[in-house]
Amino acid sequence: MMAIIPARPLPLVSLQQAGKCYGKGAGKVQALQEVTAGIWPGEFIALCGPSGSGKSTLLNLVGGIDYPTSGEVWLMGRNLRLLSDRETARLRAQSVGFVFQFFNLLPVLSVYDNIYYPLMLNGYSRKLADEQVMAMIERVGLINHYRRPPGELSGGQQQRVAIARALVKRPALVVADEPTGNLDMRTGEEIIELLLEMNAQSDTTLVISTHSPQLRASARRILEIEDGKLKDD
Ligand SMILES: Nc1ncnc2c1ncn2[C@@H]1O[C@H](COP(=O)(O)OP(=O)(O)OP(=O)(O)O)[C@@H](O)[C@H]1O
Repeated sequence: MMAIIPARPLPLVSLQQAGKCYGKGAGKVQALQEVTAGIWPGEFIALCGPSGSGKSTLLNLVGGIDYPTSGEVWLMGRNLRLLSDRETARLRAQSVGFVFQFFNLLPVLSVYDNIYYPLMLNGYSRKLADEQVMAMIERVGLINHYRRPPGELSGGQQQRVAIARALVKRPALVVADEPTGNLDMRTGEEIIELLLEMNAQSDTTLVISTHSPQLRASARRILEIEDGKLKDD
């Protein structure tokens, strides 16, 4: 009798000898060298390494914000090299949420509208999106603040808005670049708790670059990077 081997799910992201070089001639920087790795549904990955080792560069490739200068990146089963900028932007809008160290919120919009924004880009009317936006606001603990502009909130609260914005469209993948880097230790710990909770409660895969020992300790998988090379997985 033939054994039935359960199919392994496809990776959300597959990097195949992906490299990234900035600049030309004497100013050339090889920020990433032949990185091969897969990121699978449901994972919580900490990307660790010293300053300048290539963490942000790698995250930008993983999230489809940037392209490799050598090798291939496949996002949601699509080879980014074969997609137009517009197609990549659409794929990103549907499938990837981003969280940044300095929050990158839109200061002229309210907390509510910052969180609604990615749904708007995906064609949702305010009416259709309202329940989803309000549920997210509640989950990140900002129910008393959603009418305010983000500039009036503390750093930790602003990062909660950014996490809600990244997760509201229920993306397959969330990429976070040092999400606790601009927060004090206690607030950073709360944000890590929130990210862990979000990962546990949904199928969202999280890839987080960090210098935080707590985040490193909480991750189920650690990618170590040094001088643009993946050292350990
Ligand atoms: N846009 C750019 N143009 C030129 N060089 C760049 C650019 N972005 C990054 N680099 C260089 O690429 C290398 C890797 O940078 P990267 O920002 O990916 O490191 P990192 O590990 O995220 O650092 P940090 O922990 O300090 O944020 C560094 O040498 C950096 O100077």
